[in-house]
Amino acid sequence: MEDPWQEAYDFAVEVARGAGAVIRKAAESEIKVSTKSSTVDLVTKTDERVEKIIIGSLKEQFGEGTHCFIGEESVANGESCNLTDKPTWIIDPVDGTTNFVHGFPFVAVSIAFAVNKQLEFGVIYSCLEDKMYRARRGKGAFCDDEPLAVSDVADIHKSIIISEHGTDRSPEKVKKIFSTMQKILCIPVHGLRGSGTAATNMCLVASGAVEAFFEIGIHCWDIAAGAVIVKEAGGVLLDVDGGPFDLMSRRMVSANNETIARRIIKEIEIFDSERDDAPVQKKKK
Ligand SMILES: O=P(O)(O)O[C@H]1[C@H](O)[C@@H](O)[C@H](O)[C@@H](O)[C@@H]1O
Ligand SMILES: [Mg+2]
Repeated sequence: MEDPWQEAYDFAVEVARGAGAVIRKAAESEIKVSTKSSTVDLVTKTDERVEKIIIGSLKEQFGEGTHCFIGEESVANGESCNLTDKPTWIIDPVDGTTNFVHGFPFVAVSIAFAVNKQLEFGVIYSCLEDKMYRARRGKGAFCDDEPLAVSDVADIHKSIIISEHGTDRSPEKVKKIFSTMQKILCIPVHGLRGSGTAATNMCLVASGAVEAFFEIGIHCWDIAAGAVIVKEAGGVLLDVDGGPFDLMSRRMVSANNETIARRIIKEIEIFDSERDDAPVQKKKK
C-alpha cells in the first residue's frame, strides 16, 4: 500500500478535535481535582473521560487486536508503557492539566502514532486557542492549514528558550532545574518562557515563536506528537546529554537547530528520571 497511515492520520485529527470540544465544555463547569505521583501532579475526571473517548474511538475504527495504546491515564491505572513494533497510539488526553484546573489558557490534546518504534505522525490540538497542529513523517508540519517552520536564529543570545518545572518537587531536583535555568538566562538569552504544556511548547518551537524547549521528567505521551511536529518543521531533537533522542527516556531537548540545542545542553544539569519503559516491578513508588 502506498500510503498506509493517511486514514489513521486524518482520523486522529478528527478525534483530537472532538476531544478538545469535550475539554472546552468541561472547563465551563466545576472541576474536581485528584492527585497522582505527587500533590502537584493533578488529574481530573475530564482527563480520564477524554482518554476513554479517544481510545474508544480509535479501537472502534482500527480494531482492538492490531493496534496498541499508551495513554497517560491508562498507565496511571497500571497499564503497561512499553513501545513495541506494533502500530501504537501514544495519547495525552489533557496536556496541561494544571492549566486546565486553574483556567490558564493553554491545554492540548496530544495524539501520536508509531510503527516499528518510529513515530509516523503527531496531532496536537491546542483546544482553548482552537489551533490544530499536525505532522506526518516526511510530509511537513502544519498549524491548521499553514505550513510550520522553525526559527532561523542561530545565535543563542537572540533566542527565547522554554522549560518547565515538572511535578517532582524534591529539593535536589528543583535546585538543578533552577540552576540550569539561571545559567541559560545568564548566557544571556532574550527570555525564558513556559506554557505549562509540553505539547504546546513543542508547537511553539515548530512555529518559530521560540528557539528551544527542553525538560527532564516529561513522559512519552507529553512529547511524542510534538517530536514529529518539531522535526517536520525543520527542528532537531536530542537527549539532554547530547546523544540521540529517546522517546521513553523522559528527557529531551527540542530546538530550531543543532547549534542552539548543543549550546543549551552545555548548561543542563542532568538528574535521574526513571524511564517510562522501566520494568514495573522495579518502579519506585
Ligand atoms: O498536564 P500533564 O499531561 O500532566 O503534562 C505536564 C507534565 O505533567 C509536566 O511535568 C510538564 O512540566 C508539563 O509540561 C506537561 O505537559
Ligand atoms: Mg502531559
